[in-house]
Amino acid sequence: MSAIIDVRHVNKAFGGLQVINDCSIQVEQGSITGLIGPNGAGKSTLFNIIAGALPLDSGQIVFDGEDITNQPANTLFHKGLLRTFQIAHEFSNMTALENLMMVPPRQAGENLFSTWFKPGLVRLEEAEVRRRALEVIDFVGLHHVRNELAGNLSGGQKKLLELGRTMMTDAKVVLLDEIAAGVNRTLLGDLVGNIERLNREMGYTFLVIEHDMDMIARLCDPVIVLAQGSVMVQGTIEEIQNNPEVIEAYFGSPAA
Ligand SMILES: Nc1ncnc2c1ncn2[C@@H]1O[C@H](COP(=O)(O)OP(=O)(O)OP(=O)(O)O)[C@@H](O)[C@H]1O
Repeated sequence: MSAIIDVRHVNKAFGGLQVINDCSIQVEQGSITGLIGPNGAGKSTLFNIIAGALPLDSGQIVFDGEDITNQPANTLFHKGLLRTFQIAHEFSNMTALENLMMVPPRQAGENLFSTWFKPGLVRLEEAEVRRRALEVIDFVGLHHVRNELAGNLSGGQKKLLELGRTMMTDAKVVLLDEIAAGVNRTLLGDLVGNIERLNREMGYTFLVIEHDMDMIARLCDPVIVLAQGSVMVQGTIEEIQNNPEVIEAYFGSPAA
């Protein structure tokens, strides 16, 4: 396996606070890599930097062999690197199915061109987008609520819809930020199953920030522990759970 995301010696400070500190991580192609760490360790900040939502101070981010340092989220989206976002307020008055159909295709420019010059082709593409959206909504188990307004879905169903939105684009890497938060156990099982299937059957790579350790244990290998903005340790979940340094970082006292 080779690294599809290579974070090299990244630094980021907010005012006087060094939040990311000479941090280097590799996400192997085809892996579901977990990113955990105590509150304030810098996980979300690192995600925002990788996803193009926050500039770094120094260091480099390489995606699929290309230097993407400080490229905006929109550019990264077209390259196949994206993160799940909460359904935006303005989309909550659209149905679940329409939310999927709204996800822009990765080749937006071409479609704009064809809108002007090839109306027949556009109709064909719309039908194709709808067919794909119906496939995706089946896949994430939301067929029965496809015509409900997104704003009326449960918290867990919204998470499934967010995952579905990433599937409309043929992503290479998806960054999942605390997707288990507020999701009941049954839906969480669906979510985990879907992430595994996307990984196994469609070749998605995932980088997952998660506080839910059950979810990390079920999904992730390897697991990277971040503390004070740099990597404390990386390994399998068993290695992590038995590591005295990790136990101290989480609970404040060394293992007995
Ligand atoms: N925009 C910002 N301006 C100033 N400080 C910030 C900003 N964003 C984050 N921080 C600080 O950076 C540190 C790391 O925050 P971050 O959210 O990345 O941690 P985290 O590991 O994701 O934490 P949690 O698990 O609690 O979500 C915190 O001390 C936080 O207060």
